Formats: sequence, structure tokens, C-alpha cells
Amino acid sequence: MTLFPTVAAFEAALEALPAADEAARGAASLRQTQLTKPPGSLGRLEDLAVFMAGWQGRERPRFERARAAIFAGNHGVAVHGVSAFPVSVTAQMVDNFRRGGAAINALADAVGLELFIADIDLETPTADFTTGPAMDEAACLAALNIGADVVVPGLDLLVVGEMGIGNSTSAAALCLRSYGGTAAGWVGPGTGVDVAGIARKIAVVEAGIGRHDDFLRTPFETLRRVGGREIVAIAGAVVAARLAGVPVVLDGFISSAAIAPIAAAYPGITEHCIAGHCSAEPGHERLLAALKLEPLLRLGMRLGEGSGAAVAVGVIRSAVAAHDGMATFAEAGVSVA
Ligand SMILES: O=C(O)c1ccc[n+]([C@@H]2O[C@H](COP(=O)([O-])O)[C@@H](O)[C@H]2O)c1
Ligand SMILES: Cc1cc2nc[nH]c2cc1C
Repeated sequence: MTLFPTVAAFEAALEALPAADEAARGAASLRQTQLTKPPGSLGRLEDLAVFMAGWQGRERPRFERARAAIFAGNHGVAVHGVSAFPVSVTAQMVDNFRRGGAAINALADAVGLELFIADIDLETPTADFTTGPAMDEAACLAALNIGADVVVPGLDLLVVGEMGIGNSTSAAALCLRSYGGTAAGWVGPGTGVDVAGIARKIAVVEAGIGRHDDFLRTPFETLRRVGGREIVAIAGAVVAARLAGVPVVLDGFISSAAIAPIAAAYPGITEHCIAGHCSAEPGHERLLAALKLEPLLRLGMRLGEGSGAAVAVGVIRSAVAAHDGMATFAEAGVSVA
């Protein structure tokens, strides 16, 4: 099924984002007060359980089927020497994901996440956005729908992650356009570029935003002109998950930047999202503040590929398990008086 057959369909979805189920949230909050613990003593686990209840629309959220969708794309701006690694690594890492040898394979296994890998036209990198739009409208719509398609019926939680050499430059451009500031404020080492590499990244971000400035008027246009296919797919997956009532765990700087153009125009897009962690990429802290998301974890990770979000899923799983498995005061015969 094509959830977003046209740009207008995508924009209509953004105008009508569904809200959480307040009755389910209320029932879950009440249950939290009845469980055998002092009120509030499970801290953020309590909020997570209520959050999951609200988006799933059930007092006792399920954790039977959780999926990590990892999108991969290649970037034309990589020709400017903005990454510490060659573009060929993107496809090689996708092979590694498929063979089970990457960090995300081990981390997804550890928390019971099924893994879905979508590599998008790796042999045809997006165009260099310093000279023209990264994608045409058809390619951008196709990527949105590749993302939307990962939201299959029956999912209880979706993790979004990415792999794409050069994509931290694209992410910085999306952040600059969405939230202002300076290119230097959003650019960081990514895979580990040196000071000269950071200067090249800043120049590329400035050139890209300068080149497209007048045309970056909608989330779609911003994603199309300075985004990348894996980034657009994440945006499509996050919006599709919202329409399906599936809570989302965002990974690092690039995954979070994928929704920045949408969030700048429609701040409510983050309501069904959890920031799994705050990565070591310096722009991520600033971006999460702009998105008004408090990260679950701060582990100094900067890998991408959904890895930090996968670790955070362990915490969310624990929150749901406590909410579902604990006895109430009445059941346990524990007297509060
Ligand atoms: O998730 C993050 O915050 C993160 C921070 C730095 C790098 N990465 C990963 O590294 C790649 C982007 O870095 P770069 O230097 O190639 O732009 C891409 O494959 C990301 O998954 C990811
Ligand atoms: C090896 C490698 C693995 C990655 N996983 C996500 N981004 C990555 C970038 C590199 C370079």
C-alpha cells in the first residue's frame, strides 16, 4: 500500500496527526497508583508505561512485536570529504547487518527487537545538495513510502535507525534550516572527521542552505532538497507510525534530524516519540532540546544504525513489564492504611 501517493497526501497527514488515547492513558495512570509501590517510585518507568498505553490505546500496553527499521542511503555531498569513511562502507555495512555481524544485530537480539533493513538505491547516491536538490519529488515520495511500509499491522513499538556515509552533514543542514543558529552549531565529527573535515562540513552546510534557502518552505521540500533517502524514509516511518498508533524510539543525531523539518512546523509530531538516547554528536543535545524530548539514556554512543535506541528499548520493556506484571495493593493484600 502507498500511504503517501502524493506530496499533498503527506501534507494532509501532518495537518491531522492523531492524538493519544486519553482514556487508556487515564486507566494506565490509575493502575500505576494501585501497584505495590510508593507513588512515583518507579520514576520515569511510570511515565513510559503510561506513554505506551496512550499510543497503543490499551491500559496494559503490549510488548510482543517490536521492530527496528534501519534505513541506508548514500549521499552526494560525500564528494566534499565530509566523512572519515568512504561511501562504499554504507553497502558493506548493509551486508554486515544482513549477515548479523553489526552492533545493531547484537543489541536488537539482546532486547527482542526484530530487525528490518531497507537499503535505498545505494548505487545511486543523492545529488550533491550544494549544487541542486538532493532528490527529485518522485525519489523523495518513494523514500517516504519505503519508510511508511515498515509500519506493518501488529507492531507494538518501532525503532528507527540509519546508516549512510556523509549523512551527519545532511542532518546538520536539516537542523540549521529547522531551528536556525549557525552551521558550526550543528556540525560535529560524525564518524570522526578532524578539524579540517569539520570546516569542510560547515562550508557544505552553509552552501547547501544558501543554495536552497528560498525553496525550503515546507517539511517535504526541506527533506527533498537537503535530506537523503534514508533520512526521508525515517520521516515517513515516524508519520506512518503516528497514524497507526505505534510508539517510536528515535536513535541518534541523524534519526532525530529526520523529523526536525516536520517538528519545526508541526511540533506535535514528537508526541509519540521517545528519544532513546543522546548521542555524543554535539548537535544532538541541542536538537533534542528543540524537539522538547528528554533522552532516556546518555551513554556517549555515536554509532547510529539504531544502536542507542535498541539499548533504550530494554528500559521501555522493563517499564511495560512492571506495569503489567506487578500486583496491585488489593491483589497482594498489602495495606496502605
Ligand atoms: O547516531 C548518531 O548520533 C551518529 C553520530 C555520528 C555518526 N553516526 C553514523 O555515522 C555515519 C554518519 O557520519 P558521517 O561522518 O559519515 O557523516 C552514519 O552512518 C551514522 O549512522 C551516527
Ligand atoms: C563502520 C561503520 C558502521 C556504522 N554504523 C552506522 N554508521 C556507521 C559508520 C561506519 C563507518
